[in-house]
Amino acid sequence: MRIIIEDSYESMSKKAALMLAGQILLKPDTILGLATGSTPIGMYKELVRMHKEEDLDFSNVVTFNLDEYVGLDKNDKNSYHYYMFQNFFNHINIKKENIYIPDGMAQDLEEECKRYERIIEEKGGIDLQILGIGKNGHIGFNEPDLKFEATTHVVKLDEETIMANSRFFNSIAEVPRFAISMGIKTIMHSKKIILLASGEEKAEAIYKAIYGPIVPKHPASVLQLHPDVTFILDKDAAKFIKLR
Ligand SMILES: N[C@@H]1[C@@H](O)[C@H](O)[C@@H](COP(=O)(O)O)O[C@@H]1O
Repeated sequence: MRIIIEDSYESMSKKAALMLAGQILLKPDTILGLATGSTPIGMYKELVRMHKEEDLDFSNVVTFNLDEYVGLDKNDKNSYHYYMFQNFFNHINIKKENIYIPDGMAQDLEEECKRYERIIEEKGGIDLQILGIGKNGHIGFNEPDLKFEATTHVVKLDEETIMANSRFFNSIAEVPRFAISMGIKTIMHSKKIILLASGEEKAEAIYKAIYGPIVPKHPASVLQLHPDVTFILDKDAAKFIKLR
C-alpha cells in the first residue's frame, strides 16, 4: 500500500489526475472504474483541463461506475449518471458506447447486477479503480456488514450514508434507500486502486482502513489485501497517519 499525503484538496486532486493520465498514456484503451461523491470532483476537473489543454485522449478509454441509486432516472440531477455526464463525460472525448453505469431503473435489479458484472468480466476487468470513502468506511456503496458482499449487488443504504448524502437532495425523504453497487470482489479484482479522501471528517475512516483489522464492519479495510493500492489524502484526512 502506498500513502501519498498532499497539502490541499487541490494538490490531492491534481496528483490523482496525473496518475490516471499516466495510466491512459501507457494504455490508451484503459478500463477505468470511476467514483462519484464530492471528493473526485477536483480530479475530474483537472482531467478535463488536461484533455482540453494537453490533448489527453479518452477516445479508447472504457469506464465503469461503481454505483447508482435505485429509482432515480438518468436525467434526475441526483443520479450518478447525471453527475458523471455533468462533471466529466460531457467535457471529454469519450465514446458514449464505452460508458457503463448500473441502471437503477432496471425492472429486474438482480438481473441488472449480473449483467453489469458480466460486462466488466467480458471487457477484461478494471485496470484502474478510483474510490472515495464514506465516513463509516464504505467504498462504492458497500456498507459496513457482517460479511464482504462479493459482486455487484443491490444495497440497502445505512442511515449515516442517507444522512450524509441528503445534502444533495431537497429533503432527507428524497434520498433513495437502495442502490446498486459493485461488490468488494469486483473492486478487489481491479489491477490498481486509488482511494481519495479529503477533510478531517474522513480521518478516522482512513485510519481504520489502513491500520485497523480487516473486517466487513469497515469495508475499506479490505484494501490492505490488495497488491497495488494507493491512498491519496489531504493533510486533514491523513491526520492520524504517521509516516516514518
Ligand atoms: N457512493 C458514494 C461513494 O462512492 C463515495 O465515495 C462516498 C463519499 O462521498 P464524498 O466524496 O461526497 O464524501 O459517498 C457516496 O455514498
